[in-house]
Amino acid sequence: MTPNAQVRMEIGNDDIAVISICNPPVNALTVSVIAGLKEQYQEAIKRSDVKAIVLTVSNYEDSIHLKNRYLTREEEQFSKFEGDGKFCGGLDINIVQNVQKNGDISLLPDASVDLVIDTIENGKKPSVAAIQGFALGGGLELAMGCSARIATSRAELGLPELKLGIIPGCGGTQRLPRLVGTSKAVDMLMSSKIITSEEGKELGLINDVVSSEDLLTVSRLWALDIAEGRQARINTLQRTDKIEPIRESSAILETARQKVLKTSPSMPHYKACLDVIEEGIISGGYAGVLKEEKVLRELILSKSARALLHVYFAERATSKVPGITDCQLKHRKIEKVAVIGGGLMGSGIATALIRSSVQVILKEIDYDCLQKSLKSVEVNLQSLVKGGHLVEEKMKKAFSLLKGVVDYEEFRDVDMVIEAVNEDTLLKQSIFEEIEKICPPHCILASNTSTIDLNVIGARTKAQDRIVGTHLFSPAHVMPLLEIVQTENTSKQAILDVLKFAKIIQKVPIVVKNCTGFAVNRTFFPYMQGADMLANLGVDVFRVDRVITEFGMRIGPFQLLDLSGYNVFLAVVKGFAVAFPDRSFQSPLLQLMMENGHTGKKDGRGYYLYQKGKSPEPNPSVLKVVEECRRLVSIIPGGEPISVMDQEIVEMLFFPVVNEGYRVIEEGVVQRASDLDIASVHGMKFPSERGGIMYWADSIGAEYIYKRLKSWSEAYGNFFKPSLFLEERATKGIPLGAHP
Ligand SMILES: C[C@H](O)CC(=O)SCCNC(=O)CCNC(=O)[C@H](O)C(C)(C)COP(=O)(O)OP(=O)(O)OC[C@H]1O[C@@H](n2cnc3c(N)ncnc32)[C@H](O)[C@@H]1OP(=O)(O)O
Repeated sequence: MTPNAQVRMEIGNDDIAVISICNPPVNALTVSVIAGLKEQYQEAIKRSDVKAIVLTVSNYEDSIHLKNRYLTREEEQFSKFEGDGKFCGGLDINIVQNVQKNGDISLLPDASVDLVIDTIENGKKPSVAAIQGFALGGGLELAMGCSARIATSRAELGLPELKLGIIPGCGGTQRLPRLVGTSKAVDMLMSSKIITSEEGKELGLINDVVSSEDLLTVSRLWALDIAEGRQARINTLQRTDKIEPIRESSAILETARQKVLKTSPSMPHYKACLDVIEEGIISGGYAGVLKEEKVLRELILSKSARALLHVYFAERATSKVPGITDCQLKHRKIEKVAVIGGGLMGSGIATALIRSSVQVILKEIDYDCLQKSLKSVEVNLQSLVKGGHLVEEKMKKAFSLLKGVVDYEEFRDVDMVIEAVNEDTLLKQSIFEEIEKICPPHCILASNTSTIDLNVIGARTKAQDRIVGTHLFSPAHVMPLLEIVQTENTSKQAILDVLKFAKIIQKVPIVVKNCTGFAVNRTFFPYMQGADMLANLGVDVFRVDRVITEFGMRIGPFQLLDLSGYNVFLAVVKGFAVAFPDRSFQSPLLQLMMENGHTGKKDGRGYYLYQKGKSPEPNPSVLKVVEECRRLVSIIPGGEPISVMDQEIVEMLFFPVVNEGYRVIEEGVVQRASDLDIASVHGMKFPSERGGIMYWADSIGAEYIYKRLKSWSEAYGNFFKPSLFLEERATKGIPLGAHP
């Protein structure tokens, strides 16, 4: 496409040039779009019949992408009134990937000074951005270069660059503080928060919020008013009125710096972004822009930016499943869902669904249990509001979509059932037998089991093709991962429907094959067993947790045990010992913990002591229990606690995970190594700046991992024994991420 085909200009009788970007699906700023914008702007500035410019997008409602999109009822409503145009999703992320692949920073186009400052902001004619859909990253930066911004009421705005390991590169670090103040800008940038245009108007980012029908008219009038002097032409980069005084701004930035140094020590771009903002506050907007550009160019090639970009692309790949999404099937809508069981998981699932505008029937066994479950959902919603993830008004609307029941009558017209009762095989079998009779024939029958074979759960039904695993992670309304489990009988249609459904409920899906523990628990179970092994080899449990959190995990394995409950873990140990007897490690540690009155967070005493309002403290009496366990298990070679460096602790916990991960790939449980990266980042909170478990393993290399596992297996047993697949890769020098 020539630049002009992607960026068009129309001049109206009002002497306003409307320049529109047309680069579906998200109007990303490619090199040719940037060139096209510059070309059309120069033309508009040159022409005598143009007084001002409106920057917008073409409305391509008929684009194939949008036609194929699965819209929620709310979105359909929205698209009817608002049109489907999307202002701009930012710089084309493929450019960033290319820069990293080739190590060539010159591939990054200069849009900051050349286009945004010299052409849009300081150009001879004023421009107004007419925003619909979203303006993100470079898209919002273009808009902030305009003299004013008019947006439709449902438009979304944000600078999410930090999520990608970089900082904004078209003046975002300078103009956002000048429009909304340092404090709000820091908050938006550090959290990559997306805000609505209404919020944007309150903050000063948006000048006016209008309906979709009025967007162009109002923007044209606004542009004309500026051109004819009825409205001031504002150069945002030169503004200082919204920024807090230097001292106050510096204090805000210093507080944020201390926070990110604590929470994201291995992500240099957070601190770099704050430094760039400060440069602009001290030395002026233009100096800030120059520093921003320089810092961005350095950061793009950093280790964490490469890893975070890998996570971005790996996440996008999870919803493209060969054999499912490429075989011309059309997804069906899932609008009404029944959830069976309102315990911790069931209430979390119901919360996740209603907050995404899905109608939910929540079934419990009696009214007492039902009341408790409904209360849990309410509390979950309130916690989302408190955390700023949901607005109060939406909470009420979400709650109105929930109906509690104690029988199956309402199941007659549901599109999907998600069973979330205890991990009791017989109970699940009888539930599936019953729902098959009452639910409509298209209804998907899903189980949230994390361990039980789906074929066994559905053994008493004839609906094997509609049975699917929908394994969410606790708390289900917060954790972003959805493991979709496919048996050999599950239809492609059912998987496709659940994949689309995942998008609606804002979960990241990974499609996996049926096996013990599926992909996520199976791969990560050796991590917990490795911790048990280390404790029994004489390594201090609190040191293990400290080293693992320093590596970047939110909490260590022993604290995780306290949170998830010992009984859950013990049940999983049993299942694994049966399924993988060759490499399962078992010790009586948890049993001894419980016998000594340490039962985890729920009772306030586990490996840690829990008191309301206080951080968990290591529980010193645990040490005696661990000592007793070591005596009983007696696996320490020579009887003396082993001596390990911190790095070795990390390796002894994560290399067995990598080892199992490759078995999972080899057996076809997942299709790609990158699916396990996403599973680790979103399911286990593996540090995203390390790119996920398999990406991290590849950065270390198969040979080293193999050698370490081999030597530990010789010293401490089969738990560490490297798989044949790993051995082959190590011997042949094949990267771990390469397709088997
Ligand atoms: C210099 C600057 O400061 C630097 C930057 O601007 S960096 C870029 C910052 N922008 C972002 O991070 C936005 C990332 N994208 C998103 O959040 C979402 O895609 C979105 C909100 C824009 C659109 O969401 P939605 O309508 O649900 O569409 P979605 O399915 O996600 O995207 C459609 C397609 O557009 C692609 N796309 C989205 N944003 C893109 C971008 N900035 N560049 C290239 N492609 C992009 C997606 O990869 C997807 O392609 P695929 O179908 O082949 O996977």
